[in-house]
Amino acid sequence: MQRLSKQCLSIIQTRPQNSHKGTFGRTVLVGGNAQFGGAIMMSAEACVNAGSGLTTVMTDPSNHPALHARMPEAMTVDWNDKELCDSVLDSADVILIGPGLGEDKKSQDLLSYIFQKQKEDQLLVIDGSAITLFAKGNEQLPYPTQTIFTPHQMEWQRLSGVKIADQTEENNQKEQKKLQATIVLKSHHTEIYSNQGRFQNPLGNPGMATGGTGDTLAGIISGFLAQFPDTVDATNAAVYLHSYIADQLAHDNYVVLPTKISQALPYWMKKFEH
Ligand SMILES: NC(=O)C1=CN([C@@H]2O[C@H](COP(=O)(O)OP(=O)(O)OC[C@H]3O[C@@H](n4cnc5c(N)ncnc54)[C@H](O)[C@@H]3O)[C@@H](O)[C@H]2O)[C@@H](O)CC1
Ligand SMILES: Nc1ncnc2c1ncn2[C@@H]1O[C@H](COP(=O)(O)OP(=O)(O)O)[C@@H](O)[C@H]1O
Ligand SMILES: [Mg+2]
Repeated sequence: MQRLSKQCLSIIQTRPQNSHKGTFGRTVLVGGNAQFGGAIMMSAEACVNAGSGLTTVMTDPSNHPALHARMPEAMTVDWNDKELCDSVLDSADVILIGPGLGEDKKSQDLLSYIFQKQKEDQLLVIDGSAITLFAKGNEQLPYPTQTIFTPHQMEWQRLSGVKIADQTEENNQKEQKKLQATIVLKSHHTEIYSNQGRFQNPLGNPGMATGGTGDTLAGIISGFLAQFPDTVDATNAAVYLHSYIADQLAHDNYVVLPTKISQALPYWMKKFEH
C-alpha cells in the first residue's frame, strides 16, 4: 500500500486568471433530514471552503434558514421539490449523498432517485446513511467506476460483509474489486482502495474522533472532485489535507472541531498551492 505524502497536494494549482465559478465545478450535496441537519451543513461548509465553484444543498426545508445563516455561499433546494431537484442535478459535476440522510423510507426513496438521475459523466460520492441504506438494499450502482464510497469501519462491514476485525488489505481489496468503486475506508489510518491502486494516509489524530469529521471529509472530497480532473488524485489529496489540518489544530486543541478543519482549508490550500 502506497503511503500518501505532501506530494499528493501538488494537484492544488494556481488558478487561471481567465476563469469563472463554473470553472471550479458544480457540486450538489443531498442529506440532512430534520434530525441530522448539521451533517449536511458540515459537508457544505467543507465543500465551499475546499473551493467548489458552486455548491447546492438538497435537504429538508427545516435546515434552510440555519444553512443560509451559517453558509450563505451554499444554495439550498427543498428535497421535496422534484422539478427543482431535477434541474439542479442535471447540471452537477459531483453529487454527494448520505451525510445526515437518515435511514427511513424517504431516505431510501432519495437514494433511489439519485441513482436514477446520475449521468455517466457525473461523479457520485456515497457517505453515511446512504452507505448503510445501499448495503441493506438490492439496487445496483448506476456507474460503479464513477462512484466513491466513504465508509467508516462499521459502514464498510455493512457494505462489504467483512467484519471490522477482518478488514485486511487483502480482504478490502477483494471487496473493492467486486464493487469497482473507489473506497475511502476511514479509521485512525484511513486507506483508499481503487482500481488505480491502494493508498494509506499516515496522518490523523484522536482529536478527530467526533461527530461531523466524516461529513466534513465527504464535503472536501466532493469539492476536490469538482475541481481536479483525476478522481483518485483528488480523493487522496482530500484525505491527506483533511488530516494534515486536523493535526495542526490538534497541537492546541484537545478535540478538533470539524468546522475548524473546514475554516482552515483556504489558508492551507494557499500554502500548498503549486
Ligand atoms: N451533527 C450531525 O447531524 C451528525 C450526523 N451524523 C450522521 O449520522 C448518521 C449515522 O452515522 P453514524 O456514523 O453516527 O452511525 P452508524 O450507525 O452508521 O455507525 C456508528 C456506530 O457504529 C459504531 N462503530 C463501531 N466501530 C466503529 C468504527 N470503527 N467507526 C465508526 N463507528 C463505529 C459506533 O459506536 C456507532 O454506534 C449519518 O448519516 C451521519 O452523517 C454523524 O455524522 C454525526 C454528526
Ligand atoms: N482516532 C482517530 N485518529 C484519526 N482519525 C480519526 C480517529 N477517529 C476518527 N477519525 C476520523 O474521523 C472521521 C470519522 O468519520 P465518520 O465516523 O463518518 O464521522 P461522522 O460523525 O462525520 O459521520 C474519519 O475521517 C476518521 O478517519
Ligand atoms: Mg460518517
